[in-house]
Amino acid sequence: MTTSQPRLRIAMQKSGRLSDDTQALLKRCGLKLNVSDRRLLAHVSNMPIDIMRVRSSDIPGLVMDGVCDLGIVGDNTLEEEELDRQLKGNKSAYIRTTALDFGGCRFSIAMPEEFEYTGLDCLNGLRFATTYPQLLNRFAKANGINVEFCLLKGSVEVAPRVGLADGICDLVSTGATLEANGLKEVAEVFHSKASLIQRADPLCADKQGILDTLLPRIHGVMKAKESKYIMLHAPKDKIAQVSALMPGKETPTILPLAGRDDIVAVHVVATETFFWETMEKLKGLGCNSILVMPIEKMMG
Ligand SMILES: Nc1ncnc2c1ncn2[C@@H]1O[C@H](COP(=O)(O)OP(=O)(O)OP(=O)(O)O)[C@@H](O)[C@H]1O
Ligand SMILES: O=P(O)(O)OC[C@H]1O[C@H](OP(=O)(O)OP(=O)(O)O)[C@H](O)[C@@H]1O
Ligand SMILES: [Mg+2]
Repeated sequence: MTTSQPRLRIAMQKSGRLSDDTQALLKRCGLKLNVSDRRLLAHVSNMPIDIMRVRSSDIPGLVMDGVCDLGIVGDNTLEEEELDRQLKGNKSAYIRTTALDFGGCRFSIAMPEEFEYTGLDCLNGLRFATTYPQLLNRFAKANGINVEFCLLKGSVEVAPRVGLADGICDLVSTGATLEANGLKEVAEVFHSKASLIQRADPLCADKQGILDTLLPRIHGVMKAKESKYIMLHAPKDKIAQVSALMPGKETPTILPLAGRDDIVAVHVVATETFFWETMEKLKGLGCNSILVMPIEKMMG
């Protein structure tokens, strides 16, 4: 009898704000995924990994309970579940393995536009509609104010207008939803991003091996996203000035150009933003054919 190799189980949001970015990240890590709307446990065909597609609010619990080995979830959802479990005396341990570069938003208190906000004290005793009462409660306690809650899982911004609450505490990114509902942001409670989390108890050797392959790929994808490959032709006698203008700490590669003694090719991987102003300065030094290219993958 043969025993099959254990498969690493990763929980991701089925549909919503994090699902496209999560799926794109996994695909860029080389995972061949067959995701269709109805398939809730998707098999990765080229690695021993299964992707469990669930509501994002279920992900922290699935990882904390050890049902899934890894999960990709917003820090707001994660900390809300952790605080809630701690309050109830339930298991709440996990490892935050990697802070990811998507899902950025803030969890903020917002009041009707006409409300005269003079500081946190003026919110004392008011009632707030929110999806994340524990996060708001922690913030209120830390700031010495008492607030009441009204729990809404979505469309939180409607609450003040229909008399459900005095204000709201919800996720904001562009601020368009607040504006469309006559609300203004008055205080940031929590800054959130997506994180890769891992169950707290050690993985078996096989699963740890899969994770050891996956993690450098995730870091490589993130690093590649923020890096650019820069190529240009520079006058040979200006190499020192050109090199000094290059963003990042990498030493440029200098290559000869066939049949030219006066010009060289300069190549560099830039991990910092390469501004138009820098390109203009390089042009001023006599450089030309300046190319800035995206990088797909990076390692080492
Ligand atoms: N406007 C936004 N901009 C950026 N990130 C956001 C925004 N709204 C939510 N997020 C992040 O995406 C996560 C998922 O939000 P989304 O609205 O898709 O799902 P949900 O309704 O909160 O949860 P569920 O998947 O359980 O139904 C949030 O927990 C937060 O971390
Ligand atoms: O600042 P903005 O860019 O306008 O984004 C903020 C909105 O996005 C989220 O809701 P979502 O659109 O995910 O709907 P939901 O309430 O159904 O989850 C959040 O709960 C806000 O309502
Ligand atoms: Mg939402």
